[in-house]
Amino acid sequence: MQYTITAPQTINATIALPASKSISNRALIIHALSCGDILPQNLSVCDDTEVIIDAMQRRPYEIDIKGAGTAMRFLTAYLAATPGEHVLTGTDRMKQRPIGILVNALRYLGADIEYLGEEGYPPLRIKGRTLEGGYIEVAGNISSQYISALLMIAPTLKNGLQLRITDGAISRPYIDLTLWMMREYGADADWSDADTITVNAKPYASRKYTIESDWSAAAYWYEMLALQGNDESEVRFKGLMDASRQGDSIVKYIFSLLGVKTKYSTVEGERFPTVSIKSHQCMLPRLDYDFSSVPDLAQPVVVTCALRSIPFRFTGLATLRIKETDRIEALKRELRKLGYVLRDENGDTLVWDGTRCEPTLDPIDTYDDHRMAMAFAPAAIVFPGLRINEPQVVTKSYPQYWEDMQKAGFEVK
Ligand SMILES: O=C(O)C1=C[C@@H](OP(=O)(O)O)[C@@H](O)[C@H](O)C1
Ligand SMILES: C=C(OP(=O)(O)O)C(=O)O
Repeated sequence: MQYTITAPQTINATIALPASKSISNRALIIHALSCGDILPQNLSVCDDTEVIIDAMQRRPYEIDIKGAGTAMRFLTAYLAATPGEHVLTGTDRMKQRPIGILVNALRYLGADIEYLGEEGYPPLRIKGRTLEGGYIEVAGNISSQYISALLMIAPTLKNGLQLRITDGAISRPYIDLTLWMMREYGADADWSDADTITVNAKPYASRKYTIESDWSAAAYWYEMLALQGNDESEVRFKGLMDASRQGDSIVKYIFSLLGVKTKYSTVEGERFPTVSIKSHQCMLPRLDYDFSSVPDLAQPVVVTCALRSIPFRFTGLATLRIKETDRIEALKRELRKLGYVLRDENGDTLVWDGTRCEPTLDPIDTYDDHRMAMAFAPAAIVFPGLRINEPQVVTKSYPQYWEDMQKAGFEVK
């Protein structure tokens, strides 16, 4: 499948963003551990959440989580600490995404987990049993999802958990999001020093929980306004919070440097404010930024900067190589089609110094990566008639993305 995209002169729309998949997936795991009967409300309908809902409802022997990293990591810990035997598997790409750090940590706590393919990678056979808990050290430089997975089961362990993070903690706001949600469900869990988290053995309390919209999904709308730069354009969102616990809510600061301002207006009696974003003329002449806390924002910011001719040096990108695809290679390859020559350094840095080449305008490949499709679609503002291959990949986190673009006046066919 391929879409051809043409942008409107002005964008003026109210967008119902999808619910956050990170919050949905945590809520589902914690809800299951709390043995509650009130399912979290406003769950995301994206692929990555549906695989967890399906696994929890049907409990098949073989659970296929497809391409969902959070589902793979969160369910590994959940199944290891819950009675029953399961095989946990996913897409071919998932079988290349490492899980050894989490499996080693769980085995250290007494879990029975076996690799069915390559050592250190899915698929896994997991025989659930009661785990003791205690003190554990876990490397935090590959994926924060291992730590979130261990933390979420921690209140149910006999001795709770004291978890020390070694080698630095990337994606740290996701760890804080996990701790915050655990506390929302009654857990006693917090940082006890700069790199140690203590979780006491105290059962979760069942409660009603409503999922906030997804700040990561808002990033593509910021990108559209930054690329368009038209003062008349405005996008409004509902369901986002100002003081959100989602690390990606920092998108509003990053894009304030790239010509998009954010305004909140509270409506009496409504739980969430309306968030409005508008273009303004003020842009930085160049941007240096460390993405190690917010890796999912890298693609929309990289595409925006290149297309607005803002040279950049972005660090903290090492983990982009082990996500849905090698995002560093994918960004370099696809931006070259549009005439921008990026280089990577030290495995974790992406640099654009303004070097250009002749654009081929070949269709953009998406590499089974929702964020490649969503980050390149706004490029149609600069390159009318841009073609995107396999656009259906957006269902991983934002199934309504193309319909929302149409609603905002883009022609998508
Ligand atoms: O915990 C989460 O919900 C997530 C953590 C991040 O992964 P890493 O910790 O692997 O960087 C992020 O990229 C992913 O989209 C969602
Ligand atoms: C990296 C992502 O997801 P996951 O690791 O959960 O597959 C993402 O959504 O960008």
